Amino acid sequence: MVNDVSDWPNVSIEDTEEQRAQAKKISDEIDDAIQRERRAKEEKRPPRKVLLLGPSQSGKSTLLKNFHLLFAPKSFHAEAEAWRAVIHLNLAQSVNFILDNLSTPNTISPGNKLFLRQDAGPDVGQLRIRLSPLRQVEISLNQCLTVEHEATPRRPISLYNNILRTEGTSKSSIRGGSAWKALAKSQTLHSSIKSELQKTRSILDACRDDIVSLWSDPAVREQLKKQGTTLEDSSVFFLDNAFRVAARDYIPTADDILRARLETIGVEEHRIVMETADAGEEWIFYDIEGSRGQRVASWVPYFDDVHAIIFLVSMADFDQSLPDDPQVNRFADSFTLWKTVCENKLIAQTPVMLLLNKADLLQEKLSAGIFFAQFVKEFGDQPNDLKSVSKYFKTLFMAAHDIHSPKERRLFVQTTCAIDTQAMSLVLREVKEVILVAMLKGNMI
Ligand SMILES: Nc1nc2c(ncn2[C@@H]2O[C@H](COP(=O)(O)OP(=O)(O)OP(=O)(O)O)[C@@H](O)[C@H]2O)c(=O)[nH]1
Ligand SMILES: [Mg+2]
Repeated sequence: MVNDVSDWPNVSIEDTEEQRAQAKKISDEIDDAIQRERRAKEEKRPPRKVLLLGPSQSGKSTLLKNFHLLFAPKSFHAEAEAWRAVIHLNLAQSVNFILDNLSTPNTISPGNKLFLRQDAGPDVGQLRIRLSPLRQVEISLNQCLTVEHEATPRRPISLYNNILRTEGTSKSSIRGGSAWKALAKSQTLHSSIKSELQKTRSILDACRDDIVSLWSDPAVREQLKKQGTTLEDSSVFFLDNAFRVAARDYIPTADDILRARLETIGVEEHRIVMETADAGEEWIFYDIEGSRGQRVASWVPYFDDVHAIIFLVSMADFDQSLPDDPQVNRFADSFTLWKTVCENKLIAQTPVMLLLNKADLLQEKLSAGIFFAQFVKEFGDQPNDLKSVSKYFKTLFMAAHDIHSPKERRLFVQTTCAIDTQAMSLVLREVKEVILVAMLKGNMI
């Protein structure tokens, strides 16, 4: 038995209290850390997931670009280098396409005039020779944008079916996760690709006066018109801006990027980390190919997992048929597709937003004297103006939604022009709010 305090272990009462205080401090710190971690976990909400649906060329990828520009401008502009390559490809292909369409069989030998002309405009035969390096530009850019760094064969890009509205031969394609994405993150670029891109820029710069001469030649326009060759809107835009776009020091503007056309192939997943509002939050967009054979079956796997669906329709396609089925009118096709989406049980509870897009092109067509009722008989004798036609779209699509949806669901509808960044910023802020409110109501966040 120990009676003498001197035999006790060398621990004073003060020391024990100090130790206790120390232990409590450590314990409190641990508790705080656990709390902080828990709060951080709660604050780090899961990403918002949005599915973009609609027929081909309705503007799905353009809407996504707008969202990117508005909420993550730094990372949007960081992709400018890759977009420059796409825009240059657009331009080179448009020029090559025009030259191909101006030529008549057996007139390919150098110096041959493409057609006889009475005025003193530029010699198209000479232009054709001077612009021949653009063939190589097209091939090189095609490779840079589609060939993965591993040796997987890729479908080549051809924007021809986008350039020529009346024909549909091959597809323009950039695949999700392909070289296009690597190009968008230019710091990962192989030096050979960098030098190839430099070369194409030099060639375009050397050709720019000739591109302008070709495109501004009234006889060339007349010839294309006579043949019924109609250029796509985005091709016309880049040809109109060729002097600026082909310049050596060209940097794409946001407007240029919105106009650049790349057909989506399959499903592309885009992750956008917000910079301007709700900084740090992540939004995931599934941008889905809208061409026919790739539809609902490939969309269904995403239905389960998304917080909202944005469906886009082009209001300006009413006078066109599908490239792969000339019997089917594009307006009718969009409507059928819309009904299929509405009636799907898997998304009965998912908020759906309908954007009636390309209001500007619709306006242009109606002003040019194209009658909506000629293609959509049910429109009857209503005024052939933007207000009446867009109201018709809205009423028809809303009614179909209400009839075909398995459960009652609120529908957000808006007419849009996806190349108008200012107007789109208002629409997208609203779209974002609608999605967040719907998620809150459904306890999805
Ligand atoms: N004038 C005009 N052009 C638009 C509008 N919206 C999109 N575009 C253009 O239309 C073309 C097609 O748009 P995309 O966004 O690529 O269409 P998409 O729905 O993604 O098409 P897929 O990828 O084939 O399914 C692009 O050149 C866009 O710049 C619009 O409101 N007005
Ligand atoms: Mg697309």
